[in-house]
Amino acid sequence: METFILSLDQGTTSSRAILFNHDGGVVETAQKEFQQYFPKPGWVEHDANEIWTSTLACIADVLRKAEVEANQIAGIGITNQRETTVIWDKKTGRPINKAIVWQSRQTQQICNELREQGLQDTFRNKTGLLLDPYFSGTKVKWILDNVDGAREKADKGELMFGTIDSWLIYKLSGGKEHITDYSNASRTLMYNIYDLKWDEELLDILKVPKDMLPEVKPSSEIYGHTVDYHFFGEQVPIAGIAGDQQAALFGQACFEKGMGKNTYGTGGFLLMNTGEEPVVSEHGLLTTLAWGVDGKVEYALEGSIFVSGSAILWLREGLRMIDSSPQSEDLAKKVASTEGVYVVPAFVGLGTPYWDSEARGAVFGLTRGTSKEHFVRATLESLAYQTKDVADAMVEDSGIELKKLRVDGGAVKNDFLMQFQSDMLQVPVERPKVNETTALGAAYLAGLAIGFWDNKEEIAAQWEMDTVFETQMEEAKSISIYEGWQKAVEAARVFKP
Ligand SMILES: Nc1ncnc2c1ncn2[C@@H]1O[C@H](COP(=O)(O)OP(=O)(O)O)[C@@H](O)[C@H]1O
Ligand SMILES: O=P(O)(O)OC[C@H](O)CO
Repeated sequence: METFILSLDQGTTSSRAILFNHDGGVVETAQKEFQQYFPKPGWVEHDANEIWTSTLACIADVLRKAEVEANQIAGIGITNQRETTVIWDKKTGRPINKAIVWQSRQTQQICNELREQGLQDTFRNKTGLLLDPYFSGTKVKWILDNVDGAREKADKGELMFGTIDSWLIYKLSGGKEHITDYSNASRTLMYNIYDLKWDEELLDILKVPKDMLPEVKPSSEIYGHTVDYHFFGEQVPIAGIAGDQQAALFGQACFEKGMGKNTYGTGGFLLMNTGEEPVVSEHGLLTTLAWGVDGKVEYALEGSIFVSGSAILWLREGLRMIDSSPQSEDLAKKVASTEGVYVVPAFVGLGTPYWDSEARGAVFGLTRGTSKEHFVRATLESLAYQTKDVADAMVEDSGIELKKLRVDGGAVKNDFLMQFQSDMLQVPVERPKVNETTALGAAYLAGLAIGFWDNKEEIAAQWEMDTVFETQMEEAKSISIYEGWQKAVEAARVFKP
């Protein structure tokens, strides 16, 4: 009987279930989009129950489409949108509020207050992160402070906090497991990435009771099993967990110090493996835990871009300029340039290297001759400029020269974007055969724990190239186009609504 690894990839806009075979190939996928809630400007929320039910539906769908029985699943890997915060009632297992999504700015005020108290360095020195609404800690505080009765319940030990991995495992295990892994814990602003512990001082500042936090585990081990009524009668080992960006780093087989990848999903995330040594950034990069595997933890440097593929979604859903995301490529290719138009998609502020949570989106360089094609092209180009901002910071901080960039995520199907990216960075951009690298990373983590794959060397040998985009633009031209972007960002940041 052939067996498979099931990877559950719970992203910002959709839940996915993907079956992988022993060659690391995708056997079948299932995907369900779910509702995004924008209750106030800058706020983004999800319904945690819908995240769970859409995940369950994907499991059923992928098994049915692949004609695979539940007992052919050797293990499950979980990977997830990180930082997004769920708090649920211990007794009922019901969330007490909407999940606050990583993109949400609703804890801006809390961050400002903590900064005014001079606590930026306290958080940064222990967590490798910044006092920005992006991370979970202030989201937990917000829910405890703002949801009726939440604080009292938390103090009585009646609530549980989790990022999406914890929430899904809690549900899949029938409420038995309350766990997370190093990579997810390192995004909460409450976890000390040097001591590998929930940090008492930070918990105290945020007034978060420690007993509502999940137990932090390595990223690859058998944590528990699915409860049979949620998995067609089978108790399948849940054996891998990683936040989606770290999972993609693993799925791209970036196992050696200095290897990195960039993902173009809802947001954009460039991560570089820095090995067992954490590197502290001077250019707004985050120091984060990559994973805990083989009895040791490894660190990564990360540049986070809040709006990447979601700018294309905005063209489709918000502006209705395009009918589908791939159409953006056709339109962009119809014009030779944007003729000086720049779109700065700072819809929820700017992440690395600016960390300006009050900045908002802007468009520059419009003329009477500006067409939809120019506008769409400028939006696509913004994904590449933001990546260059981050890549330059990474080179400065790590001292490692960028020789090429491995890419993945929804928007890498766009050949125009990939070519423009290579032109901006002036290095080759490598797109792998398996674009589902996030899911693959979680599958590898689970597979290693149960002996489906023997070691990282076996995994690294499975990485295969689809296309290399070699630089075509002259360096001088690339520099001058990029300088226009830098001016546009500067100008956008001046305007504070
Ligand atoms: N051909 C394309 N060109 C540009 N962007 C695309 C294309 N296809 C998908 N996208 C964008 O990729 C994003 C989805 O990527 P995905 O990796 O699935 O995201 P997530 O995991 O964050 O939900 C969407 O925002 C979508 O607009
Ligand atoms: O849903 P994605 O793929 O855009 O990833 C979201 C990140 O994990 C946020 O930190």
